Amino acid sequence: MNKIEHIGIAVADLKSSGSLYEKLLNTTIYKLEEVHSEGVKTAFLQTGPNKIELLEATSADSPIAKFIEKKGEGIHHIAFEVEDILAEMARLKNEGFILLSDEPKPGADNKLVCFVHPKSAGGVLVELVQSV
Ligand SMILES: CC[C@H](C(=O)O)C(=O)SCCNC(=O)CCNC(=O)[C@H](O)C(C)(C)COP(=O)(O)OP(=O)(O)OC[C@H]1O[C@@H](n2cnc3c(N)ncnc32)[C@H](O)[C@@H]1OP(=O)(O)O
Ligand SMILES: [Co+2]
Repeated sequence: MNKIEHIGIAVADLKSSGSLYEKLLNTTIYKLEEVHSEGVKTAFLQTGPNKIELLEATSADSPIAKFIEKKGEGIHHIAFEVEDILAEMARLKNEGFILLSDEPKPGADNKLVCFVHPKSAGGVLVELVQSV
C-alpha cells in the first residue's frame, strides 16, 4: 500500500455536494464519471496531493444507495494505491481479509480496483486501486 489514493464520500446529490466541496476545498471538480457496474456516478476533486471522490447512487440497489439509507451521507471508503493489485489481493487473502471480488474490476479515473469487506477491516470499507 503506497498511499491513500482517494477518500470516497457518499452523497445524495452530486451537483449540490459537488458545489459544497468546491467551496470547502477551494478547488473545482476535475472529472465526472459514471461507473455503471457499481451503480454510481462520481465527481473527483484534487486538493494538494489528496483526491476526494464524491459518489451518488444511480440505482436503488447501488451500494451507495444502501449505505445512505442505513448511515446517511458521509465517508464511505478509503482507497489505497497499490503497485500490483493481484499480488496485494493474494497477500490480503492469505492474511485472512475478506475480498469482495475474486478479480480486480474496472474503477473510475482509469483504475483497477478491489474492495475489502469492512467486517474484516475493522469496520472500514477499504478499496485497493492500481493505475491502469
Ligand atoms: C469502483 C468505482 C469507484 C472507484 O473508486 O473507482 C468506487 O469507489 S465505487 C464505490 C461503491 N462500490 C462499493 O462500495 C463496492 C463494495 N461494497 C460492497 O460490496 C457493499 O457495499 C458491502 C459488501 C460493503 C456492504 O453491502 P451489503 O449488501 O452487505 O450491505 P449491508 O448494509 O448489509 O452491510 C453489511 C455490513 O457492512 C456495513 N457496511 C456497509 N457498507 C459499509 C461501509 N462503506 N463502511 C463501513 N461499513 C459498511 C454495514 O453497516 C453492515 O454492518 P452491520 O454491523 O451488519 O450493520
Ligand atoms: Co473509490
